[in-house]
Amino acid sequence: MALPDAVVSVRDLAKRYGAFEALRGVSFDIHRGETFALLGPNGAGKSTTIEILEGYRDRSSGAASVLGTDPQSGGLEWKSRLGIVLQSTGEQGDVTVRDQLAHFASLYPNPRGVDETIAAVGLADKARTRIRALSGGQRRRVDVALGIIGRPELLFLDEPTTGFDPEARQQFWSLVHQLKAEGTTILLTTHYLDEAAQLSDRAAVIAGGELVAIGAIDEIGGAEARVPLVRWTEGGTRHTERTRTPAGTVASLSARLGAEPTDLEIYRPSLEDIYLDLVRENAEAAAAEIDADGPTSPTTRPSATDPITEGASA
Ligand SMILES: Nc1ncnc2c1ncn2[C@@H]1O[C@H](COP(=O)(O)OP(=O)(O)OP(=O)(O)O)[C@@H](O)[C@H]1O
Repeated sequence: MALPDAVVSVRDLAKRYGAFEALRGVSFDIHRGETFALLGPNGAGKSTTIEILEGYRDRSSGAASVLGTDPQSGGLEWKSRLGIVLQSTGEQGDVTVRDQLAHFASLYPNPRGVDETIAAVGLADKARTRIRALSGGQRRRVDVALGIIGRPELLFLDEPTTGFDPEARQQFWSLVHQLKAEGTTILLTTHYLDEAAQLSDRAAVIAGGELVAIGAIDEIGGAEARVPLVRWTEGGTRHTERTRTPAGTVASLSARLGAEPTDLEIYRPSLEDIYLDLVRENAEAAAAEIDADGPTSPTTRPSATDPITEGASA
């Protein structure tokens, strides 16, 4: 059942391209005002999921509700409440940044100010430059500006900072914090796990078309995955101990050695470590399933590294 404050609600979502199952029964909710990250390896099904939610793709089965509407039947009024930054930029235009934004602003009932939006994405000094004369990262900023110009209630950001230099990413993160403070609900996909950790309240990990984990950004994967590691070198060998009491471990290690442990390190697994473990476990489970079914099985489950037959129709 969908939660009452869910801006996005997805149940048992499936998408087939011919015989290939790109999504295999995905369910999640996104609450009003939260930033939700959809994480997963290339080909996991993230863009397919968000394109279904944006109304660009039809699902094969399952249920989806976005701002209270089935995205397959969302009209113009519904679309005007969404902001969309697609994965690849379509912006190669011969018009200036300002003209393009002014044009898009005119399509929305309550747009953000054009100059304010240009400044928010750090393009104030390029406002009168033609879009085709911008660098790749600058064009990506135009995409972000076009996504937020309509003051969306729900903003889809599909790998928004690809091609950004580190300073532009930091600026973008501030912008996302500001949008969030204004109450915008955000669905983010990114391959930068530090970005997901910085920006998101909750995350879901999707792999092989299935949801493999979901939870608060600092809890996803479970408490066990976050247990610190103490590492040191002894007798030429690197040792690693997982412990909830790293200070105690270091104290007894020092006492036993009677000296400072060599190359001592206390390490807390990062979101990236936890994510990589989740994806690896899923790929191993998928491989075991294929082994058990035998090589002639008609299974359509992809692994993160399987080559996929393209071009099948929906
Ligand atoms: N039109 C299509 N026809 C056939 N297969 C498709 C089509 N679109 C996507 N797929 C396949 O569906 C799977 C999921 O693709 P999707 O683009 O959703 O992945 P993703 O998680 O967004 O990946 P990335 O991180 O690379 O953007 C992939 O294996 C992809 O090849």
